[in-house]
Amino acid sequence: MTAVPSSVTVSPRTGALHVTGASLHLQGLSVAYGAATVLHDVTLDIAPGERVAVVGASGGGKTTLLRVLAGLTPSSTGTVQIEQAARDARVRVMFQEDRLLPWLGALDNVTLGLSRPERDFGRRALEGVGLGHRAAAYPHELSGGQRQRVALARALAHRPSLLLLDEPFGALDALTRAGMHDLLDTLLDDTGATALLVTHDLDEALKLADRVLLLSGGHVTEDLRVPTARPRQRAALEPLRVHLESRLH
Ligand SMILES: Nc1ncnc2c1ncn2[C@@H]1O[C@H](COP(=O)(O)OP(=O)(O)OP(=O)(O)O)[C@@H](O)[C@H]1O
Repeated sequence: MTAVPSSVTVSPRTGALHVTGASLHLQGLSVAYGAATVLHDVTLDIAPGERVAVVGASGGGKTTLLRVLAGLTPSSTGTVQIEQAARDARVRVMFQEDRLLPWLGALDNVTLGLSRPERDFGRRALEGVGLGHRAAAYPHELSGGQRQRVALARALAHRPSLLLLDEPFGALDALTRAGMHDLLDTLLDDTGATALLVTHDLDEALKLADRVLLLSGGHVTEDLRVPTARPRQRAALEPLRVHLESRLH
């Protein structure tokens, strides 16, 4: 197990999930579906533990980028290097749909695929998302927000060094989504995972990320650092939001 650096303050519940985040190096990455090139010559470095949001108009290539990093879509040209500190480090993906198995309870969904010694990480992750008391509940007995919390716990229970999130809160109402932002903010701090978040929500990107990439027509047209410390107040982010908004339209 990766040791927890002494400088990191972690919650006793989720501290055991701490990992060294992966670093990513993309060089001249292009992806084509048949004759259509949807990512053009993307070159990008992401540091361990960094949180990067990817925003942009529909069809800009955001999900394609995420799928290449997840190993679900092959690149056409260029290289993708994911450097991980531990040999058994993992990449996990969380989608907009919870993708829970309806015939399994919350904890069984979270621990599915974990080895016996790793099961405890599942319990801690479920506690970390505030659902330790609903371990036996089936997905249909949980609200949409609770199901997404179980899906987040399932991703974190694998102690990923890289967490890929594809519009994970897109189907939730605004209030539930705001709660999920606070939760994810805390859990990413606790776990140290490098995170890439695809989102349509600029406020979400600016609240959670260290960097915001704007992907337009398959090109990275902005790579903005978010200078304010987290947790962030919406007002402080307004100039960045206005800037990104103007680049989106
Ligand atoms: N499997 C596929 N086969 C062919 N074309 C695809 C495939 N997946 C995506 N595309 C096309 O690639 C382009 C980029 O799609 P992608 O899903 O990466 O964009 P996106 O920025 O995530 O869009 P959205 O915000 O709408 O989810 C789109 O034109 C889409 O139609």
